[in-house]
Amino acid sequence: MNASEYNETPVEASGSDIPSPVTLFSEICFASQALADNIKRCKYVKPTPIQRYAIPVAMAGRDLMACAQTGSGKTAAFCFPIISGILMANQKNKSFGNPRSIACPLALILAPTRELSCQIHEEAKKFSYQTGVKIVVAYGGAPIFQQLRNLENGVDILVATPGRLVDMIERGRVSLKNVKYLALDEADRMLDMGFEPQVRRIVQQMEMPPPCARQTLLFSATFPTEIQRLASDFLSNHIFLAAGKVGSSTDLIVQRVEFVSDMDKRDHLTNLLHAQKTNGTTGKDALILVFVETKKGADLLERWLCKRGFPSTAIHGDKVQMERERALRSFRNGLTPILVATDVAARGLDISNVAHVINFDLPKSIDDYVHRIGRTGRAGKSGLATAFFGEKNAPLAKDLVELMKEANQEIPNWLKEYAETTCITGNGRSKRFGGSKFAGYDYRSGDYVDGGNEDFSSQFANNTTASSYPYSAPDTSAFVPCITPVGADFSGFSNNSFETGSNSYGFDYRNVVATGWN
Ligand SMILES: Nc1ncnc2c1ncn2[C@@H]1O[C@H](COP(=O)(O)OP(=O)(O)OP(=O)(O)O)[C@@H](O)[C@H]1O
Repeated sequence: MNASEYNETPVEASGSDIPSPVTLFSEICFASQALADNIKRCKYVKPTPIQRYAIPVAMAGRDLMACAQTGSGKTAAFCFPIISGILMANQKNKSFGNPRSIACPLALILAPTRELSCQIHEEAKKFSYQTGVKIVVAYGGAPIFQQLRNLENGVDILVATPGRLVDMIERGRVSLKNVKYLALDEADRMLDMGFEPQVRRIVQQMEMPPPCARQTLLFSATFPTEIQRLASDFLSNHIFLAAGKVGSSTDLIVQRVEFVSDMDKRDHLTNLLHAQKTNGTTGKDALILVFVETKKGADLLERWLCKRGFPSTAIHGDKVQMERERALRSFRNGLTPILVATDVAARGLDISNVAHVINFDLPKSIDDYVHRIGRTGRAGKSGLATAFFGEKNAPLAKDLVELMKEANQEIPNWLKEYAETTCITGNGRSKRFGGSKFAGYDYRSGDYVDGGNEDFSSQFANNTTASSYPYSAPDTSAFVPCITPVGADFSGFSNNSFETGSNSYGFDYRNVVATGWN
């Protein structure tokens, strides 16, 4: 991780009695030296801003709602305190060894997709290496029997997707009665219309101890106000943290928006890919993730690309789990350096060397856009995101312009015009997040009108405390050296001016590489 990229990120904390942040991992009293050694083994030298604040808060036993940009280390921010807490209480679970026994995990981590659950499981295993803490993953689409067998060997931390967990509870194979730690990764997704009923059932109707008898940790890069309100049902006197602006994208990602009609999208995509290919910059070091709207669209585009000599694979919800895993594996190892995906790959996935995210079809919501482009520009590295914008994306224009402004991106004039002339205002980003001048927004600070010029700290004046790192406006030119070492040239970007109605930026896509990253 390029830690210096994150040092200036402002962190706002609100709530009562906020524990002090740390600057080094060595300041944190982890329950076991093994955990501290594992952090070193993972080459985590310094905590990221969200980790500096969130780890002390969670270690103090407080409930937490935390919002931090994609790729900023949220997984470790909830895993370290959970592992440490389990070790501290020395509450190793006694239920294993008996094949018919009910597994009673001490911690439950819920995530929205199978792939993300597996990734969290892998990370948590690294963090708990040689600590004795047992971690099991349970997700749908794979045979349940193997997962049940894994539970029989004992479980301290269960990482699960909601559907499979409910199935296991209903079969009488898992009980939540001993849960002391509940973490929801991608918490806003877990509480939106798709997942909320299932999550509510798990948390409120399936023996889970009530909020005051467990610790609840909610994390995401986006946190709409209405979802924050819903989430408060699960929390008790929580602390709210926002590293950077709630729902913002990192300025490590260079964002490009091109006007492309539906008819021209495929040709435009192949032009981009040809440009990268002629420079020899596709492959393991320059993975390209292409987002489309539909599962059928993903299959069709994958086939079309393969026929044109671009080794591609696709991932979406209609593929069986084995196919999904195979697709991800072949993308990760560069065998097929282009992955065509639906939103199933939009959240949480941490694949190094994704150099370029292309929104072939833009999503309807700006939050989905934030998560999608967040598959690049992770852990302090730079990345590129290109979006194909057409007439039908007009409702997104206002939110897109606002987001790009926040991330100090160059915005084409034609897009600004769309934003000004389109009546439909997308998700109403300004209202949801309190305007672009605010660093964070805890819904408990009350409703207010769009007040983009107000001082952020006044939002917390009554019953909350605010603390922050000094914020200096990010310098977008700073990213160039970190992505350029092997022949990459982004210089065309900053010198380029956009013309109204133009669909061409003269941007040199031949040089998009992920080399220079660790
Ligand atoms: N303190 C640290 N030092 C170095 N690397 C770190 C540190 N914390 C996390 N990382 C690495 O940063 C990458 C991104 O972390 P993680 O996947 O937790 O991000 P995230 O904030 O959860 O992103 P998303 O919002 O997309 O889910 C991972 O590869 C992780 O190993």
